[in-house]
Amino acid sequence: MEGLVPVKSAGQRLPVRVVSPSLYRCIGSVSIRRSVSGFAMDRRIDSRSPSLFAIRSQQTDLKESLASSSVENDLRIKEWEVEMYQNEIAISQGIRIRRKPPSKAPLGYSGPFELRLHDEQDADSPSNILEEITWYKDEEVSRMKELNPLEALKKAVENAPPTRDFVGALRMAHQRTGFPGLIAEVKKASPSRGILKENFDPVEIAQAYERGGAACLSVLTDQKYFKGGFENLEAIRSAGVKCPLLCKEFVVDPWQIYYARAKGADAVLLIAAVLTDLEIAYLLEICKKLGLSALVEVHDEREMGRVLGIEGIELVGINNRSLETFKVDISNTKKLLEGEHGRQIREKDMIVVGESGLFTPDDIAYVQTAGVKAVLVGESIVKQSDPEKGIAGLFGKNISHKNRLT
Ligand SMILES: O=P(O)(O)OC[C@@H](O)[C@@H](O)c1c[nH]c2ccccc12
Repeated sequence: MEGLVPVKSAGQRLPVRVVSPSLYRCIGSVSIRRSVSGFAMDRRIDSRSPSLFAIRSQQTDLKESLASSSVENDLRIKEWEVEMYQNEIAISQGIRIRRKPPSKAPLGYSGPFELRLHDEQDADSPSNILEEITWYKDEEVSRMKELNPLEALKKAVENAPPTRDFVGALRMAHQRTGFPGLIAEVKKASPSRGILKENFDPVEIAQAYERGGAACLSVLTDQKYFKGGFENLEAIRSAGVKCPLLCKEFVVDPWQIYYARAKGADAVLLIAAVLTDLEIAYLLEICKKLGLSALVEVHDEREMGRVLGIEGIELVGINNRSLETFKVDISNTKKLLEGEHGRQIREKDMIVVGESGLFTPDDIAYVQTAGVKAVLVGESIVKQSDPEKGIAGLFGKNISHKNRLT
């Protein structure tokens, strides 16, 4: 596959070899100073000490600053071009979510992207909630990185206890109960449904889910839109909950995977509506290296087709809710599992997770017949005053470990 090579560390020379369908071909090299679509690891600030400058003559200063401003501008142009090429690749894969608010071409830029720019109306406001969250994440991650540099996280990850087998737990629960394995979501609120539970105690809910027979738990860590937090993930893990934990985040940067692992996650979510094929492949490699499972989420046939073309995916989630329009339709799971896609999934023995909008035993039976071996459920069980009983209500049967199911 040809495309943009994800950057492993800031300050390095980044080989750029991009072939986009609109015939732009660029082979060159760019020195990356700041995050490019989140895939450069950190931001570096010029480390020259101001006192060094003070002892230089004014004349030298002036010359230098003129030279460096043109170098800076060249750099900005290169960075901008890289962003544009990345956008081109995303568009060619049918990705509508723009990863950052589009920036204007830097001063002095003349090149193939200029015409396109003039078309853009309202370019700097997000076109839907997923795009808004994605733009916000980019800023949030930059701030969080400054507080928790990757090098420190890597050390924390080295000393972390081993991850639990997320996929194995789902397969076992499916065998044990005859129902799809349950990923029960610890979810306080969402942009589409507002507050789901007022007196929200994440540890209590997690423990009730485990008693009720959940195979795995999903913990929302986004604060701004879902009122979640990494502290919930940590608290649930340290309370001794045994179910493997999915960190439910909007991942736009490899740093977030290290962070999730350091906070006790066993799996992370990767959303195909936001990430290019190459980014998914790269993030999967990182997950593998850290012993994490990845749940790769799709919402339409195009995304399903893309994901089936990427090596090494074990878990695919079909979201019945569009993150762009909030529309929920559980027949989406059935639609995406029909025909050639369904055949490939069975052939590869992938686990499909039916996600969102599941409320009744009939809903569970419907997605199970469609071919899922796992389900991801939040609202219908978190809202119950007793989430343990909520699980029995959802399946129409007590699926807890204590209960003999056969
Ligand atoms: O509360 P519900 O309708 O049962 O949905 C749970 C889960 O599928 C949903 O929260 C979800 C699925 N994919 C996401 C991606 C981001 C945030 C949230 C989600």
